[in-house]
Amino acid sequence: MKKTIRKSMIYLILAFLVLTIGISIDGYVSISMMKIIDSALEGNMTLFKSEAVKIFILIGLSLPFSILISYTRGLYIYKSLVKTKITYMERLFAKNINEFQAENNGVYLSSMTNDMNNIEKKYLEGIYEVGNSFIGFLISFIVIASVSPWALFIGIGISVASVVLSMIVGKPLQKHEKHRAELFEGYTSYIKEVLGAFQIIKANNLNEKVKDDFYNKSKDIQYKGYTIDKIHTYTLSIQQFIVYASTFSILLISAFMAIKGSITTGAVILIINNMGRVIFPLMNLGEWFPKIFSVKSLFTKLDHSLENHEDYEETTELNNFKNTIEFQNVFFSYDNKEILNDISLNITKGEKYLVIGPSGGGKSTLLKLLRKYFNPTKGKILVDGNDLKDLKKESYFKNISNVEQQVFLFEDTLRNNIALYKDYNDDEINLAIDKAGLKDFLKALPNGLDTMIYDNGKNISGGERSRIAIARGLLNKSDIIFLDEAFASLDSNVAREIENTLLDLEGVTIVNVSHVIFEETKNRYNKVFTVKNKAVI
Ligand SMILES: Nc1ncnc2c1ncn2[C@@H]1O[C@H](COP(=O)(O)OP(=O)(O)OP(=O)(O)O)[C@@H](O)[C@H]1O
Repeated sequence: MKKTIRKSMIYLILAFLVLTIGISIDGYVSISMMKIIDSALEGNMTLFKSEAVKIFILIGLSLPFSILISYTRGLYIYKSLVKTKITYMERLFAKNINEFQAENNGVYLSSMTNDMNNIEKKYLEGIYEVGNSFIGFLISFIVIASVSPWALFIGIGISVASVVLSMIVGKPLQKHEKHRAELFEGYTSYIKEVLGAFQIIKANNLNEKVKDDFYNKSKDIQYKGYTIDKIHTYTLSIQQFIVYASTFSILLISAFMAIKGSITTGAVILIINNMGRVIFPLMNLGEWFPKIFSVKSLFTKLDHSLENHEDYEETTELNNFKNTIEFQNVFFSYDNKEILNDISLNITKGEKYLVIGPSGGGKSTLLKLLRKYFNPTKGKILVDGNDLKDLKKESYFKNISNVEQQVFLFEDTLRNNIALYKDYNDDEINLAIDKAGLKDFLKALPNGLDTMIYDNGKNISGGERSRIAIARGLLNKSDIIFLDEAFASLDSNVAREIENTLLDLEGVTIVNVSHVIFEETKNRYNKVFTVKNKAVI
C-alpha cells in the first residue's frame, strides 16, 4: 500500500515546491525588515527606500502563495488518499473467494474506515507536516545563520536531539498503534454483528449482555488511545523543554553579540522574529515523526490482509462451455476435515442434475468446487478438458450463474438488481421476470422495474428474493446455472413452476442442490447425485 502512495509523489513534490517559495518569501521579508530597522537607526534614507519597495513586492507575493500552499496541500492529500482507497478496493476484489470468506469481514471494514483515517491523519498529513517543518526550519535557520553563525551550532544540536527522541518514542508507539488497529477490527465486527442481530437481541432480552460486551470493547479501545496520547504528551513535553532551552540560549547569545558590537540591533530583532519559525517546525517534527512511524505497522497489516496465500497463476481462458465438466478422483478438506473423498463424476452440457443428501454431507462444498470458490485438495476438475484450477476466474464466471442461498440485493432499482448493471432491454428483463414467477410481484410495484430496493431488500420476502436471483440467472443466459437451496423459501406451487422452467431451458446445464424435492420434477433430471459419507453416488 505504501508503494501506491509513492505514486502520488508528484503532488507532494509540487506542494513542497510551492511551500519552499512561500516560506522563502517570508524569509526575505524578515531580512528586509532587519535592513529597514537598521536604516532607521543609522538614518540611511537610500537603504530605507530600496528596502521599502522590496518589502511591498514581497508582501504582495505572499498572498497568492499562501493560497497556493493550501491548494497544493489539499490536492496532495486528496489524490494520495483516493489512490490508496482505490488500490485497496482493487486488491480486495483480487482476493480469492475462499480466502475472503475465511476472514472476518470486520477486518476489511475496519481497514476501510479506521485504518484509512489513520493513514490520512497520521501518515499523509504527517509527511506534509514534516516537509513543511523541515523547509520552514531550514529557511529560518539560514536567515538566522546569515547574521549569527553561532546559531548554526545550537540549531544543529536542537535538530539532532529532537529527531533522535522522536525515533526512540516511535518504536513503542508502533506496537500500540498496531494493537489499537486490532482492537478496532474486533470492535467493528462486533458492531456489525450486534446491528445484524438487533431483532434476536431484543426478542431474547439480551440487551444487558450486549451493553456489557460493548462496554468492555469500547473501554479497551479508549484505554489504548489514552496510552498512545500519554506517550505523545510525554514526548511533546520533553521536546518543548529542549526547544525552549535552546531558544533562550540563542537569544542570550545574540543579545551578547549585539552588546559586543558584532551584530546590529536589526539582526537581534531578526533573530527574535525567526526564532518562532525555528521553534515551531522543531516541535512539529517531534509531534509528527512518532505518528508517521506508528502508521508503518498499519501498512504491513493491510498488505497482509490483502494477500492471497494461495497464489496460483491462472493461464487459460474459457470462451464457451461446450462439452463436459469431469471430476477426476477429487478429494477436498477444510483444513484437516475431509469432506469429499475420491469423487469421480461427469456433468454434460445441457443436462440437468439434482444434488441431494443429508445436512452437512458436503452438497454445498461440491457446488463450491464447481463454482471455483475452492480448488480440490487432490485430483482434478476438468472443464472441456481444461483444469478448472488453470481457468481464469473472470472468464469462467462469465459462463456461469449462481443462485445462492443468501441473495444480496443492491440499494438500486429492481431493473438493476435483476440485470446486475448489464445492458438488457425491457423485453428481455420482462421475459426473465415471467419465467422466474415474478410477474404478479412486478405488477404490484408502484414504479414497476424502476422501483427502488432499499437496505438489502428489507421489504422483500425470502421467496421474492430467491425469484430475483433466479431471474438474474435466466437473464444472464449463462451456459451453466448452479442453484443452492434456491427453492427453500418458495411455496411448493411456485417452486415447482420455476423448477420446470429451469428444466425446460435447452442447452443450459443445471446443477441444483436442494432439499425441496418433488417426485414429478425429480424424474425430469438426467441424474440425481447423493452426497453422503464423503462420497457421491
Ligand atoms: N468454510 C468451512 N470451513 C470449515 N468447515 C466447513 C466450511 N464450510 C462447511 N464446512 C463443513 O463441511 C461440511 C459440509 O458442509 P456443506 O455446507 O457442504 O454441507 P451441505 O450438505 O451443503 O449441508 P446443508 O444441507 O446443511 O446445507 C459440514 O460439516 C460443515 O460444517
